[in-house]
Formats: sequence, C-alpha cells, structure tokens
Amino acid sequence: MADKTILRALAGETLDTPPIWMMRQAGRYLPEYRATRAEAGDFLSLCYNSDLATEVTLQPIRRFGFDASILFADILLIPQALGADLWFVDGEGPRLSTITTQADFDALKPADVIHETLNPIYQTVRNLTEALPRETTLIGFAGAPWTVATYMIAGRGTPDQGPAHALKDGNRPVFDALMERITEATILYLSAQIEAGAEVIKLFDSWAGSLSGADFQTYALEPCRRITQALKERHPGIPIIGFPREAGDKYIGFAKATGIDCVALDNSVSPEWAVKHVQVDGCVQGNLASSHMVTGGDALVEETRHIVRAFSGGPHIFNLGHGITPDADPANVQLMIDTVRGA
Ligand SMILES: Cc1c2[nH]c(c1CCC(=O)O)Cc1[nH]c(c(CCC(=O)O)c1C)Cc1[nH]c(c(CCC(=O)O)c1C)Cc1[nH]c(c(C)c1CCC(=O)O)C2
Repeated sequence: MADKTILRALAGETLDTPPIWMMRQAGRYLPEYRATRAEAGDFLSLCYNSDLATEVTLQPIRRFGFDASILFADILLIPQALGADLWFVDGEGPRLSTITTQADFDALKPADVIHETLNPIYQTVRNLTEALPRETTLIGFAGAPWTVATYMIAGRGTPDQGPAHALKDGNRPVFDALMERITEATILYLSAQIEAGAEVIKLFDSWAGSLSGADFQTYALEPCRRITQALKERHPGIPIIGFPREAGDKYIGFAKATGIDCVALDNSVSPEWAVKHVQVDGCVQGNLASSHMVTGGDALVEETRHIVRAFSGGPHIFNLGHGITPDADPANVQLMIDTVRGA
C-alpha cells in the first residue's frame, strides 16, 4: 500500500518522478468511453451501472497506465440522492430542480437516506478494488458543499454563480440550511466510499473562486475543514486532496487551515508562485492547462517540463489545472505522460 507513488507524495515525500493522473481522465475524448456510454444509454445510467462504471474507470488506466484512477460518478449524484430532479442535456450540461425557498428546502430528503440511491456507486468502488492493478491508487470524490449548492440553487451551471450568491445574501437561513444538509450528506457519502475501498478522497470546489473575503472562509474553507475532520476521525490516515479552484491568494494556508493533505491547483497560478506559497506546506497537485491536451506539440512538452522542474523540490502529483475536454487528442495525453516520466 505505502509503496503506491500517489500515497507517498500525499504523505509528503519528494519523488524523483511525480506520480500522474488526470481530472476527467474517463471521458468523451476516449472512443472507448463513448462506446460504453452508448451501451449504457446516457450519462446517469452509466454512473449507476456498477459494471459499466467500473469499465470506464479502468479504460484510461489500461490505455495510459496512470498512477491513480478516479471513481466514475458525478458530484451531482448527491443532490439527486437528496431528492432533487437531475438530468443532462446533451452538449449543454446538467439541469436540476431548483432550491430557492424554504418550501423547496423542506421537500429535500434527510442526509442519511442517500445510500438508497448511491449504493451502486459503492459497488463500483468495491469492483475497482478488485480490478485495478496493485500499483494504482483509487480516488473517491465528492463536490464541496458550495459548488454543489450552486447547481442545486440555479438548477444548472452558471457563469458567475449569481443565483447562489443571491440566495446567500437574500435568504441566509435557507442557504445555510442547504449548505448544512449537503455537508452532512457529503460526509456520509465519502465515508461509505472509503469503507468500500477508496484510498484517497478529493473534494472538488470548482466554483470556490467566486467566494471572496469572509464568504470564502465560511463557505469554502470551513466546510472543507469540517468534512476533512469528520473523515479523518472515522478513517484515521485517509489522505484528502482539496481543490478550491481559482482561489488565487486564498490557496495560501488552505491546507493548514483545513487539514487536507494536498492542494490541487488550477492553471491560473504559476508553478513558481505555488512552490513559494503553497508547496511550502506540503503536497500540491497540478497544474498544466488542459488546452495543451487539444493543441499538443512543443508547447505541451515545454510547459510539462517546466511544471515538473518547478515542483521537483517537494511533494507533487502531476495533473491538469482542470478537467480534460472532449475535443482533446489522446495522443497528447500520451505525450504529456511520456514527458513527465522522462521517456
Ligand atoms: C462541476 C463538476 C461536475 N462533475 C464534476 C465536477 C467537478 C470538477 C469540475 O470542475 O469539472 C466531477 C466529475 N465528473 C465526472 C467525474 C468522474 C471521473 C473522472 O474525472 O474521470 C468527476 C470527478 C464525470 C463526468 N461528468 C460529466 C461528464 C460528461 C458527461 C457525458 O458523458 O456526456 C463526465 C464524464 C457531466 C457533467 N458533470 C458536471 C457538469 C457541469 C457536467 C457537464 C459538463 C461536461 O459535459 O463536461 C458537474
């Protein structure tokens, strides 16, 4: 177990070659993913089909030999398990029933019934513990409460998270109650993933960047701290990666303040800045711009080398700054891996 490279980096070890995996590594840029998704019928049916979800989780491991695999599921399964309607519009993204009033909130289910919906996800995790190569680390995940709340409130992705900010500022009791419900459900969901065999947890706060000042403390940092504390109490030693995307200066001190083991960095911060201000506190993950997976070439190789070199003095897990996009070329993924591994 402890010889797995990702676990070593998360424990604070500086490795000669950084371990590597990729956000959204199972996805539409892979023809084998598109084929399995077609077999499942649609994205949500794929998430809840443990055999097919296991298959798509394994596809990028077979093709590229990444050091970690990430459970195939979605951050929006929690809202669905809490009783929200959820569907995906092809080419557009998620749609949900909205939460904007006390009555909407009251219609949600309590946190402890989520397992009824989410049991197939735990089965996927169990399948993966059997099916993965022994050197591959299995990462479980959830959305952080603020990011999940932004989708539950607006009913879709939004450029500036306006509806969530409006509820936070206009009806604080309902907003806080929703954040609390999501936080409780997230702790239960992630505990169940760990019990099923997840070896690392990642919390995706994709919209943390729109929280400023005290709001960042209260709604990004504090929920991450609470979830981390609860998981580590129940599962001592479980490593946690936090991703307060586009936090900028607020990446500084985030690991110490929350108790997480690694900060995932988006590509809006330079490696040099992050070495000085974030890696001083421990492991970091990141942060190649995902656009390189579309454009490839010398620029990909140079920027990959630059990131590896910059972070080489401390614990580092190589990754993209955000998820790989459907228009990416799998050959560029291979080029990135070969460059990181010095081939
Ligand atoms: C915000 C968010 C979501 N989901 C996720 C986030 C946080 C990370 C981030 O900021 O991207 C996280 C996520 N989504 C998915 C995974 C699983 C595995 C993996 O990373 O390989 C993970 C870790 C599968 C997925 N989740 C989704 C797909 C594409 C669905 C398809 O096959 O049609 C996949 C593979 C759909 C999804 N799911 C979500 C959106 C906004 C969309 C639509 C946008 C898009 O299509 O890329 C919500």
